[in-house]
Amino acid sequence: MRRYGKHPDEDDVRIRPGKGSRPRTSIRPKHEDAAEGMVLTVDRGRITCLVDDRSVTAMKARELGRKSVVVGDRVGIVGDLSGAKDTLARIVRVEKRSSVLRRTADDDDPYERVIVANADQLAIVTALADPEPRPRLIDRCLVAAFDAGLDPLLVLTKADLAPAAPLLETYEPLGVPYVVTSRAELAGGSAADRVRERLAGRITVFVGHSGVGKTTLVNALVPDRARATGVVNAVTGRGRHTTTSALALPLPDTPGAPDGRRGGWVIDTPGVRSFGLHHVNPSQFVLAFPDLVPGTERCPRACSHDEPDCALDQWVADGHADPQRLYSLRRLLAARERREED
Ligand SMILES: Nc1nc2c(ncn2[C@@H]2O[C@H](COP(=O)(O)OP(=O)(O)OP(=O)(O)O)[C@@H](O)[C@H]2O)c(=O)[nH]1
Ligand SMILES: [Zn+2]
Repeated sequence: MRRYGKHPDEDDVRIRPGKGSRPRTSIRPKHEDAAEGMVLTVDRGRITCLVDDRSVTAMKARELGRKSVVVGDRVGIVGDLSGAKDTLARIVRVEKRSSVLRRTADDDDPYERVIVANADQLAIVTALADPEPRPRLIDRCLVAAFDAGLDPLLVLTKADLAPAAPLLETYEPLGVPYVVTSRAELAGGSAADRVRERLAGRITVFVGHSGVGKTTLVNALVPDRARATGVVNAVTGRGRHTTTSALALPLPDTPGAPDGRRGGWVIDTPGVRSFGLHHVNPSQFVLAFPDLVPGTERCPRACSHDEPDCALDQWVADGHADPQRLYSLRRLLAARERREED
C-alpha cells in the first residue's frame, strides 16, 4: 500500500548520515485532500483562515517546520473545518506567494519578517495635516511597494485641513495614483466610494502612521468591520483585535461591477509603519523606472545608480528622460539607507 500521494518516487527513503539508521522519507505527504484557505490573521501561532465562507482557526502542522504562515497566504488546511468554537485545524501547505511585503526590523525583533503575502497594492495613508505629512516615510513605503511588485496608491486624508497640491507635486514625476479625502466626504460616503474604486478586485495593504485617519477610512470602507473582526475574535477568544498582526477584511461587492472587479480585500496593518528595506537591491530597483533602464547600459557593473560613475546623469543630461525621474529614483534609493523614523 502506498502511503503518500500517487507519485512512484514518493516511497523512496533516504538514510541520513549521523542520525542512526532511522530511514526518513525524502518527500513529505502531499495532503491532496486538503481544503483551500486564505489566512486572515495570525495571533501568536493561532491562524485564522477563511475556508469557503467560514472562519477556521488553525495551527501550523509540524511538517511545515520553520516556514512562516502570514496574512494573505493561500494554504492547504486539514482537520476540523467546521469553524465551530474550540476546534483547531492544521495548515499543511503554503502555496507559492505571488508577492511578499516585509516589515522593518525593530528593537523588539531584529529580523525583517514577511507580514503579508499575495497582496497586489499598497495604500499609503498620509494626512495632509495633523500630523504633518512625512515624505521620507512615504518614500520608504514606495520603495517597499516597488520592490515587492505592489502598485502603490497614495491616500491623502484630512484635505479639509490643508491642500494636497504641494505634496502631489513631489510625487507627480513618479506617476503614483492618488485619492484625496476629507472629513465631509468621509461623512457623505463619497470618499469611501472613490477609494473603493481603486480597491475593487484587488488585495490592498493599508499602511499609515498613527493618527493619519487609517482606522476611520478602513471603517468607512468595510462597514461590517466590527462584525468581521468579531468573527476573528470569537475564534481567538479576545475582546478586541489587539495584536500587531495584519488583518484581512473583505470588501463588500461594488454594485454593478464586472466580474474580477468585485469585492477585494483590505489588509489593515496595526502597528506597522514602515518596511524593512535592507534586502532591496539597488541595481534591480531601477526596474521600477522603465524609462531610465536603457540609460543604465553604460553604468559600471552592479552600479547602485547613486554613485559618481553612474551613467544615468549623462543620459538624462542628453535629454533621454525627465531629470525629475532620476531625482525621484535617487531619492528613493536614499530612503533605503535611512532609519524608519527619519
Ligand atoms: N479633520 C479631519 N480629521 C480626520 C479625518 N479623518 C480622520 N480624522 C480624525 O483623525 C484622528 C485619527 O484618526 P484615526 O482613524 O483614529 O487614525 P489612525 O491612523 O487609525 O490612527 P491610530 O488609531 O493611532 O492608528 C481622529 O480624531 C479622526 O476623527 C479627516 O478627513 N479630516
Ligand atoms: Zn548607474
